[in-house]
Amino acid sequence: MARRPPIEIKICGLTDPDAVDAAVEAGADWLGAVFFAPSPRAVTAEQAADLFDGLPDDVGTVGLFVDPDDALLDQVLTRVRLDLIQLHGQESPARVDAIRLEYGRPVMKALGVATRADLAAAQAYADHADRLLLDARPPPGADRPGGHARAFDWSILAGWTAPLPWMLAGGLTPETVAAALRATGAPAVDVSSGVERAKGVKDPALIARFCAAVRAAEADRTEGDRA
Ligand SMILES: O=C(O)c1ccccc1N[C@@H]1O[C@H](COP(=O)(O)O)[C@@H](O)[C@H]1O
Repeated sequence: MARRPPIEIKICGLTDPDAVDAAVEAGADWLGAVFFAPSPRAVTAEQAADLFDGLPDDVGTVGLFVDPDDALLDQVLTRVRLDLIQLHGQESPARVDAIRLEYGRPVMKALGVATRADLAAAQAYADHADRLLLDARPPPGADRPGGHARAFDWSILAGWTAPLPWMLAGGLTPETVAAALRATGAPAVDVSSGVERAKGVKDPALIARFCAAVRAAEADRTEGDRA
């Protein structure tokens, strides 16, 4: 088997410089900021610009939006270095196309999944988005579509062929991420709640543990591929 690329790690919902430093130090590939006011992790464009200022070039930055209008995208994208736009709402394939065209950034479309039937939605974005993110569906009545520390049943991904590069999200923690990677073969993982000491408050030690757990799982995967 050809050697698989390193597993990409995204730490999302960053709000403070210590957590940003911890994520960079621990080898995260992507750092995410949430531009959705109801989130306990929401930041302003100015706060995100400060957080992401001076990051190494090989660390990518992600802006998470939920059904954003152009005014919000304009406001953020003119101020903040963003390498990837994450759309976590009900954005249609046509809206994804429009955002890609208008802002010239790759787009990662998040899909809420609970059953295998939900994976069919991925195909609809195959020619429109650059990446997909699979997340658990939010609990009924939730005020936001993600960031609830909820995992979905990873076994629904058995035999699934992703139409685009994708990330696994939803309730991952330093304790569960290795099992999630074994169960899904995900090429990338995204975490928010699982590296927090309180809702919206990142914990540098948990960020370090999460990244170390991914790298250990990656080493096991490489060993398994060789055997
Ligand atoms: O983090 C939020 O508050 C949030 C708000 C709106 C949409 C998505 C949000 N978070 C994203 O949800 C997934 C899973 O998060 P968790 O690890 O289960 O907390 C991840 O992409 C978050 O960035």
